[in-house]
Amino acid sequence: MIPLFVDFADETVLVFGGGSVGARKARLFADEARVVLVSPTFTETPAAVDCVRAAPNDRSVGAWIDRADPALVVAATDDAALNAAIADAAVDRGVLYNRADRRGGDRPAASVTVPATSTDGPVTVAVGTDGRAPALSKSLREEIDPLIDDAGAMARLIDQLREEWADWPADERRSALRQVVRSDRVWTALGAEGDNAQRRAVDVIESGGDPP
Ligand SMILES: C[C@@]1(CC(=O)O)c2cc3[nH]c(cc4nc(cc5[nH]c(cc(n2)[C@H]1CCC(=O)O)[C@@](C)(CC(=O)O)[C@@H]5CCC(=O)O)C(CC(=O)O)=C4CCC(=O)O)c(CCC(=O)O)c3CC(=O)O
Ligand SMILES: NC(=O)C1=CN([C@@H]2O[C@H](COP(=O)(O)OP(=O)(O)OC[C@H]3O[C@@H](n4cnc5c(N)ncnc54)[C@H](O)[C@@H]3O)[C@@H](O)[C@H]2O)C=CC1
Repeated sequence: MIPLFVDFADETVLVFGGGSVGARKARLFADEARVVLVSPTFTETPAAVDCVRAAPNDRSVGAWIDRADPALVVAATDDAALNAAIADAAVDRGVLYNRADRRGGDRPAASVTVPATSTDGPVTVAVGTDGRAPALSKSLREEIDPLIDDAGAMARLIDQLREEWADWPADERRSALRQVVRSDRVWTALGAEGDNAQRRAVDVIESGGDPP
């Protein structure tokens, strides 16, 4: 399994199945994509999700995909035969799909799994187990959540410094950026209100790194 990051901004994700699993996936993708959730019943109707009450069958799912023109189709109904037909229709159209009712093992590249995801600003950590132990993915994700507090602010700081130091010799810039991401003083400044992390980063570099 090779994780890749996909930008779904301005794309559509089409989810079949309005139970708790379909709703969870719909909420996740609605953070950036337009999401259409199709189901005869809904356990919840998440905000920012276009919920359509309908019960497509294996012969009509293709037409739903054609109409929505999605970048990803999620099959999360409680009907395994229908989920299989949704997957086939997605493959026929060259569209990625996610089947919520399948475990790990061999799968075509068009079949993707949804990892447990921890985010802080632009920083994303994804955990997967090749579909073998999703409860483990979830509990590792819960442990990672607090570990990446302030990582989003660090990513934004590094982004600024890369620009500011763009005309430095590449090896000096690389080494300075490495020192900044490893500096306890900079991490502390990021977490402290009123402290200036950028000033702190420059101090760290000018003084040759954190004290040992
Ligand atoms: C293959 C995959 C396909 C996919 O959905 O993409 C899949 C498949 C299945 N999950 C099942 C069960 C559970 N799934 C969870 C939780 C999550 N499942 C997620 C992903 C994935 N689940 C993909 C693999 C990811 C990986 O590689 O690890 C997470 C990470 C992401 C998300 O869904 O958002 C999300 C945590 C989100 C978070 O909190 O961060 C829990 C825990 C709980 O509910 O507390 C349970 C109950 C415990 C158990 O049963 O193990 C079942 C059996 C269903 C049944 O019994 O009918 C199947 C089907 C099967 O295995 O046959
Ligand atoms: N990937 C994961 O994390 C997990 C996956 N699962 C699997 O995912 C499936 C769904 O789980 P839950 O949401 O808990 O089930 P659920 O039974 O609560 O929801 C199923 C939904 O599918 C809808 N549905 C039925 N026929 C449909 C049709 N023709 N078109 C569109 N929607 C239709 C139902 O109205 C219902 O809203 C289960 O079959 C289970 O195998 C279950 C738990 C976790």
